[in-house]
Amino acid sequence: MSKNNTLAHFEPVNLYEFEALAKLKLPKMVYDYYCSGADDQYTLQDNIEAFRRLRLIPRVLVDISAQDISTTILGVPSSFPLIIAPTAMQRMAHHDGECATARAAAKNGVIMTLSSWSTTNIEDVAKAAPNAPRWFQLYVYKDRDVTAKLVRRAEKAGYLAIALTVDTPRLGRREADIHNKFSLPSHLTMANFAEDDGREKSHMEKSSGSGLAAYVASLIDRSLSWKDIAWLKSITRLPIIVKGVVTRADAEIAVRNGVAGIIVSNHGARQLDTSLATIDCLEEVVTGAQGRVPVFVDSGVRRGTDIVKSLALGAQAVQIGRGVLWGLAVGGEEGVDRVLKLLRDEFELALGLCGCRTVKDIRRDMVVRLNELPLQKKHSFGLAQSNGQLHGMNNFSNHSRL
Ligand SMILES: Cc1cc2nc3c(=O)[nH]c(=O)nc-3n(C[C@H](O)[C@H](O)[C@H](O)COP(=O)(O)O)c2cc1C
Ligand SMILES: CCCCC(=O)C(=O)O
Repeated sequence: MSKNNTLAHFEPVNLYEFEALAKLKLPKMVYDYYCSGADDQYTLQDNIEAFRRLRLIPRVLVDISAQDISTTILGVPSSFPLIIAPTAMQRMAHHDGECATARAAAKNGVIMTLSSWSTTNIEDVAKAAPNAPRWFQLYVYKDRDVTAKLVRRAEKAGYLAIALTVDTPRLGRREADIHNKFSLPSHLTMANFAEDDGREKSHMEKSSGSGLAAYVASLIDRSLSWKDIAWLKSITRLPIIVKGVVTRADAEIAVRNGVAGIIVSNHGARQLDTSLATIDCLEEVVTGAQGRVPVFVDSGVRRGTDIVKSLALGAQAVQIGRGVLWGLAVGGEEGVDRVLKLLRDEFELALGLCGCRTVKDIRRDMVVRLNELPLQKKHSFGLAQSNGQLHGMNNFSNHSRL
């Protein structure tokens, strides 16, 4: 670890400590943009608290001397069930920005998703870590030619899937960005858009409020609807994953429209405040997906135990957004590497302590919601006393000592 690196002086041991260090390093406007949720930030808080309301139920005396935490995501091996979520404008966190993230992802054997609004372009990120698996996140511009060009470039540069973000027809109201008059620092650009796409796409003009809100309002296509999945499929052979589904009904429509995967996401609570925490929506979406496509989840994942809980509720992998930004801000590629290793170690430990050797051993009955504990609500959830034992759904009777 390099000497003049913050990491050399204080070694963060969890994502919260990475955030605290990042806050010290970043300009206020940038930290505020990265950390904020929409409006009163109820969902921001709930994304974390909902994971805490879920408790784990371990089994013991299982031989975990040879753990294997690897998995496969849409046919691609992953060292553990985590994908890097797309986050915009990473060079505000560190001058190496998206390239540092790509290299750390490659080193750790996980998929990185590049944002449409990266500050390094599609091709340069691909070159930073050739042969590493990457997805491309798509925002659909009113100008469909510009959108199609982005998709073609991602395909040509070897990205493996398109993550179509569906929760952002308009930008959520992030009040700190309004106060700070957030805009992209002038030495950076939205690097996927050259001047010939129109200067307004590659630059974010200063505005009287959030420059990002103004950018989205003028350029992003609010008319985007389910019929556009067919349009997208007509212009690319890449699998399409919808990012931002939170209901069973939408999951069913997504499957009918031939998507290859669904990401349960509330955009890190940056869009619709007071919407449910995503971990509380996950099972509904899994039901809607009918086992026909993989379901992923993000928003609020901060711990290895959160990954175990997500898999127990039916996700194939989680995504993390802010955690990577904090690592990037603290130590560039090395910081992201450290964040990924931390989460991997936490996940492996939690999995082993739950009595699981592999991700396939994770079961639904390993998690319970605090308000569904049988001893607190004896008469709910089909629980009944019999032979002095509690019998409930989810095989909870196996855990009557609780
Ligand atoms: C600063 C920031 C920028 C983001 N930019 C994008 C983006 O460009 N495209 C997108 O689909 N989602 C974007 N997201 C949402 C993330 O992909 C992801 O859904 C969210 O960060 C997950 O929550 P977490 O930060 O609690 O892990 C962004 C999130 C943050 C915090
Ligand atoms: C349209 C949103 C742009 C980046 C983003 O997704 C975010 O700031 O949350």
